[in-house]
Amino acid sequence: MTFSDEVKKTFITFYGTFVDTPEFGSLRIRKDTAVGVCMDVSIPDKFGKIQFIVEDCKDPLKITLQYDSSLIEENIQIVVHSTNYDNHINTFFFPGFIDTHIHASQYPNCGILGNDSTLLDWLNKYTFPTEAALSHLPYAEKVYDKVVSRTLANGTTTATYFTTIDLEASKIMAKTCVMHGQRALIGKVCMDSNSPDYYIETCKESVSSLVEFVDYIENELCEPLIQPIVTPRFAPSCSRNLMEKIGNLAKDKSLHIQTHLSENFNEINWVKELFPECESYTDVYNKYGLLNHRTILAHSIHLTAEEIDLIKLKQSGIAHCPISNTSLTSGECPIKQMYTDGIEKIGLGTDVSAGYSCSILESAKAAFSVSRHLAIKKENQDAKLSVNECLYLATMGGAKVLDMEKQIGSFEIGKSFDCQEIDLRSPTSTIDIFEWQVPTLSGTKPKITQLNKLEAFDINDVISKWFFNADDRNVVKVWVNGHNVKN
Ligand SMILES: Nc1nc2[nH]cnc2c(=O)[nH]1
Ligand SMILES: [Zn+2]
Repeated sequence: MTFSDEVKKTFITFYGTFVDTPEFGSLRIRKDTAVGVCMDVSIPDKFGKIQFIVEDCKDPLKITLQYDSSLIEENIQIVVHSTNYDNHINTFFFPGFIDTHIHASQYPNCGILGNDSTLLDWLNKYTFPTEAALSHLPYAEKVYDKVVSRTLANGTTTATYFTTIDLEASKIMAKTCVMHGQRALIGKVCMDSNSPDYYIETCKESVSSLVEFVDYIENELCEPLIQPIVTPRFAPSCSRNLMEKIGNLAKDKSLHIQTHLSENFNEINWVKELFPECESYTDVYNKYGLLNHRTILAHSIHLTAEEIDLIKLKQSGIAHCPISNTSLTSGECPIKQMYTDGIEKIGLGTDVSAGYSCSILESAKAAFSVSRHLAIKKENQDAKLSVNECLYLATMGGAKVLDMEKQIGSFEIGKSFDCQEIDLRSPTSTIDIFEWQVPTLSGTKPKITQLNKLEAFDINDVISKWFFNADDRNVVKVWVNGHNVKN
């Protein structure tokens, strides 16, 4: 374990400014707030979870002792923002990001795409060879260690990973997430059709290695932060038999399912040819038992109205991967329209390595940009996503997609403390923000009032500056389930 000595305390109270997005489009700011987290291993139901939230608090220790009179001071840790500049809001706690779609095994290709690549040729040329190479376990160890530490450094506290078809390498990925303390859903990839000879399984092999992987995570690893997820790569690489069998396994064991849907027009046409008995691409997953409220559908760009209705009916979630969709010229997913159509389970995915960045903040900026391009193209301002909506997708939206909205995604009593501390003026920060641009903790306006422009600055502007100008250098600390996993 690499956790700091904070875990020796049985209670931690975090104190400062808390920012989150509990509803689509809202931004909640709670200043001078104490958030108490139980870290007593003898109370597993409460461990790592938020026990109280007290706003306008002057003395976090006093509040903690009042909350539980059996606590003694030595067992309590008070964590205040690492830095506090002249009482200005430069530092705040924000919920950890949730990456609803990332291929850990493709991390070596991050930033390598090929100029002319589109989905199907990119898979054959770049992706399958890279994934196949990870059956060499020393490679797998290196790649998985790097991708988990890099996503954590970017504030991702929960990630939904694809690995490869290799069972042993997939186990390494699960162990790596435990070692780093990241919350993760990990999917050993299943594929028995239309794949290269060097990277394919039989249906029987695919099912048996999946069963073994699930058993390994549930009965050997036994880490509550790690869950297996059933992962048929996409309809073209799965036989009907395989989809039915692993769909049944997911149902019997109440497991999540992840796959790709409607990403690229050639792919969609191929699915039509391969599954003529199905009404649509989405209907393939429905017919073969893979579509339910725990299913995560990556991309879902070119859906028909009937497919949208089916996804709504089945309450499946969508992983929007805007960097990938732009890079592979797959298309512009109409997220705002989907919301209007009643799909509320939408989160963000980096889709490394079709996406070139493992940062969810970068994906959120790309979601913002893609929505603006749609607004231009459709001459419809309603297509635009706001900063707050993009931040929601990066946190609460992702939690809903994973069917984990009662556990993560915002700061609420009973939720796990999954959090990143943001510092706009961290030593390596590249954000230029001037002292008169930052409101004080007490809410006092900047002193120079003769310039109307400066009057306008408030905490929303600070958050906006963070959104557009920040990167991992502004993520100074990260916690998962109350554990400090990045210092
Ligand atoms: N973006 C993306 N789409 C896929 N469709 C099937 N496999 C993949 C993959 O690895 N990445
Ligand atoms: Zn993908």
